[in-house]
Amino acid sequence: MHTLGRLHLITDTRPGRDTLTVVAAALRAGFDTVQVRPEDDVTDRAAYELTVRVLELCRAGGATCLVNDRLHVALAAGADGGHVGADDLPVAAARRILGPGAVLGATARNPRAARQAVADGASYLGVGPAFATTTKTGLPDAIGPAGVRAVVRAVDVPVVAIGGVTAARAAELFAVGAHAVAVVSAVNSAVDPGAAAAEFAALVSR
Ligand SMILES: Cc1ncc(COP(=O)(O)OP(=O)(O)O)c(N)n1
Ligand SMILES: Cc1nc(C(=O)O)sc1CCOP(=O)(O)O
Ligand SMILES: [Mg+2]
Repeated sequence: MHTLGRLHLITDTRPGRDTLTVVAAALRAGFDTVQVRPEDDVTDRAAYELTVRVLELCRAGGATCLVNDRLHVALAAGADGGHVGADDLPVAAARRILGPGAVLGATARNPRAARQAVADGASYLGVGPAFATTTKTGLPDAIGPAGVRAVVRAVDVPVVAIGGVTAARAAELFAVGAHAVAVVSAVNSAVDPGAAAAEFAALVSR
């Protein structure tokens, strides 16, 4: 039985980003999960090579390594699991590919979708956007802490709140029952990613 971490760093692989340096700093500060999320135009080869390097950092730091969308990359690299959403493989198919012991996250934006994803084999749910974000386009309106709480109440798997999460706002999400938060810009775009990550770590170490 895998115990899911409470602080998920999602990689930022846009040009000009020093992805691995940020991952290392976040892990040192106390992040316990890294989701490798290559941009869509990144080749499988590059996604695999990035995952292998992130996985090395995660193993050294005792953290969980997940791969977004590309489950074959997760399997090939030996990562702990993957995350799928509405445009990816269906949750049940993802579970068949990853096997029964893997961590499998699924995006769910409301209680009905959440219950279905769990029935299909998700071991955690990514729920959002909690707040407005510019990191991903095409998202629906923010669901806020109340929307996160509605999903928390509907399922018995960990809920990972995502979207516009900052250290200042994370406490609101934990307060409504989110098990974890997942962040891109709050750490990757910070002037000092290690210091930004430490602000999150302080919230969960109390
Ligand atoms: C923890 C977490 N929650 C939600 C998502 C979003 O997944 P998806 O809807 O498939 O969108 P992309 O990230 O693939 O663009 C996530 N990655 N992680
Ligand atoms: C990748 C992603 N998925 C979301 C969802 O709601 O499904 S929000 C999001 C981007 C999160 O980035 P940031 O922490 O910079 O807001
Ligand atoms: Mg996806």
